Amino acid sequence: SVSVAEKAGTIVRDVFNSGELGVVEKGGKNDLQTQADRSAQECIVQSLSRQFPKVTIIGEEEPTDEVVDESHLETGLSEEVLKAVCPQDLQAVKDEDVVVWVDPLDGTKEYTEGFLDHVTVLIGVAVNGKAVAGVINQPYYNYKAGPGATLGRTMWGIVGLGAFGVERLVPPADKRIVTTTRSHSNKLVTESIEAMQPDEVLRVGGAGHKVLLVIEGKAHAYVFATPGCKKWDTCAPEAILHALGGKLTDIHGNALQYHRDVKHPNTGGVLATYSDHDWYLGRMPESVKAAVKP
Ligand SMILES: Nc1ncnc2c1ncn2[C@@H]1O[C@H](COP(=O)(O)O)[C@@H](OP(=O)(O)O)[C@H]1O
Ligand SMILES: [Mg+2]
Ligand SMILES: [Mg+2]
Ligand SMILES: [Mg+2]
Repeated sequence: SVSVAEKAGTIVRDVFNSGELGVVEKGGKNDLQTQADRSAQECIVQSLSRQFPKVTIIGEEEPTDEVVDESHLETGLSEEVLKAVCPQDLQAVKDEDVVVWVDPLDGTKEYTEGFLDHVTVLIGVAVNGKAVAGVINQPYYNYKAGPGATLGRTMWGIVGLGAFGVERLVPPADKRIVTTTRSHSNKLVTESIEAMQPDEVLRVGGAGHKVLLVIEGKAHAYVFATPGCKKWDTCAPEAILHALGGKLTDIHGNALQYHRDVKHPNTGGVLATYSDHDWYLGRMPESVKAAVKP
């Protein structure tokens, strides 16, 4: 999944450079799909399913009936990952017990508007309904740093092993910074954010991007108290956050489930923090909790 996510990230950049985004409205102007979503999904689902035919793979986008572009496939394996030792409790897992949740492009709305660093490719691995491993590729990491900088990065982690390609940084202690959606806000989102009495609110795109802000200390919490986010948005980021000691739950404090037959929406919303998780849960207004049921 690490090498596959990297390949998908190059596809995301290639489509943007081609200038032909091929935007389709799936469910209104805020629920878009581009050629990059379609091609990156093809890359990930085809590459993984050919190598691991017994694994269940669930992607955000509907499969198209187009002929598979073989140049989109990745069969290489990451040396860095192969060197790691799988945690004891995952060594006996069978292919049939694995569910992979794929978000080929998280932050599509922002991608079409040029907020390129909000975009990530997410591949989450679940076993027995739990997010146990994740890969995040951020294709436009460093794109504002000038032509000399290396563009893009890949982060991965396994619960019980740790995370690589990303480092936990501590946020400022003298203020509270909360991050939430930029393009899918509503009254519940606004009310819950206000209840957290933030000094600063970062309204940015992408679930993967927002969890990265929490991991890297740019925000104390990611608060999204409404349905809308799906399992493929949270599986990979949750696994990496958990591998680093953070916490991602719904807004009631329940763990998210990732079984193959689970309903796709995270109907109970999303709360991700590094510390003081219970404090955020406690400040969640009763009216919001009543409206956002798991
Ligand atoms: N009301 C809604 N309808 C459809 N998708 C939503 C949604 N609210 C959130 N999402 C999805 O959740 C992800 C994170 O949302 P946001 O960037 O607003 O925080 C995005 O994933 P995609 O970009 O992969 O579709 C977005 O589409
Ligand atoms: Mg989408
Ligand atoms: Mg998404
Ligand atoms: Mg997506």
